[in-house]
Amino acid sequence: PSPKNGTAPTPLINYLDTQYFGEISIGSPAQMFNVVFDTGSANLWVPSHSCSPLYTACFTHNRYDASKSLTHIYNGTGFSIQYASGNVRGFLSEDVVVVGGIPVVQVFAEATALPAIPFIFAKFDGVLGMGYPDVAIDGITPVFDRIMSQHVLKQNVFSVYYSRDPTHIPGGELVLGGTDPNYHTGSFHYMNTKEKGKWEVVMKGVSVGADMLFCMNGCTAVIDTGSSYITGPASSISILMKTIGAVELAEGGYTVNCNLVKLLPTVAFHLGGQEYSLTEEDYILWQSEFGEDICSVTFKALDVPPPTGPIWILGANFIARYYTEFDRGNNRIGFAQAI
Ligand SMILES: CC(C)(C)OC(=O)N[C@@H]1CNC[C@H](C(=O)N(Cc2cccc(Cl)c2Cl)C2CC2)C1
Repeated sequence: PSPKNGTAPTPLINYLDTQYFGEISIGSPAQMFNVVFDTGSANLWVPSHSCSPLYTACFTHNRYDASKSLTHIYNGTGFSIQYASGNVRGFLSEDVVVVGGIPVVQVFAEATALPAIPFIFAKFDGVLGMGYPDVAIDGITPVFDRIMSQHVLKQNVFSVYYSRDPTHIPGGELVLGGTDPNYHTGSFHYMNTKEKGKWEVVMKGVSVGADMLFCMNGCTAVIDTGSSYITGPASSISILMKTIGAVELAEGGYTVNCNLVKLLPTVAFHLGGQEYSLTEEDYILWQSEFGEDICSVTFKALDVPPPTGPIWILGANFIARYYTEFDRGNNRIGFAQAI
C-alpha cells in the first residue's frame, strides 16, 4: 500500500519528555513493538523470544518470536551493539517490518542479551536506527534506505516532532517522506551534514545569555533523536553549570534552586547561520517529588575522544523546541519552530 500523498506518519508516545517511541510491526501475523526512531544509530533490534530468562529487561518488553511468523527468514549471524551503558547482543533475522504502513523485508537483530541498566528503564522495546548506512553495524541496509528504494515517498526525507507537554496527544510524530505543517511554524533553515553518513553538522558556537562561551572555533553537533538530553564536553558543561549556579548531585546530574529558574539565561546553539536558543523552560526538568520540587538541568557532560569529538549532542529537549527535517536526498538537516 503506497502511503497517502507520498508521506507516511507514525504517532509517537512521549514518556516523561525523555523517551519518544512509536509502533512498528514485524512478521506475519504482525507482532507489535514500540521502538525509538534513533538518528544516532542505523540498526533495528528488538528483544528476542529466545532471550535468556536471566535478562529481566527482556521479560518486561515485547519479544519477537520467529517460530510464529510465516514470513521469517533465518539468518543467525551474531550481532552486538556497544552502547555507552552496556552492550546488546543477539543474532540476525529477516522478516517483513511495517513502519508507518510501509512494508519492507528487513534484516534486524533479535536481542538475546539485554543489560538491565539502562533497558529496565526503557518504556520502548527496541531501537529503529534512522542513521545513514555508514553507521550500520554488519553493513545491514537500514530500514529507511529500504523504504527509499521502493520509491513510494514524495521526498527522501523524514521529520520529527517531539511534544514538550506530556498531556499532549500524540506525544510526537515521525513523518516519512515529508513534514507535518500542524507541528511547525515559520520557515525551515537548512544546513548540510558535516560529513556524508552522519546526522551531524558544524556548530559555530554556544552562547549563554549574551556571551559566546563554548565551541568558539567551531565544533560538531550531532542531532540525535534517540538521546533524551543535550550533552557537551565535560569542561564546557562544568563551566555552564557554574555560570547558571547549578550544583552537581551525587549521581552526576545537576540541579538548580527552583525559585531561581526564571532568572536563568538563554543558551543558544549557533548552527547554519541561525541561533537556536533554549530558555530555562526548555532545559530545566521541573519535578515535584514527595511534595518538594526538584529542578534538574537537562545538559549532561559527555566527552567523546577525537577524531569524532569534541561533540555536542542535541537530543530530545532540543528537537522538542525545533521541529527537525532529516533530508537524505540533499544530505542536509532543516529546523523550524516547533508548535
Ligand atoms: C556506535 C553506536 C552503537 C551506533 O551508537 C549508538 O547506537 N548510539 C545511540 C545514539 N542515540 C541514543 C542511543 C541511546 O542512548 N539509547 C539508550 C537510551 C536512550 C534514552 C533513554 C533510554 Cl531509557 C535509553 Cl536505554 C538507545 C535507545 C536509543 C545510543
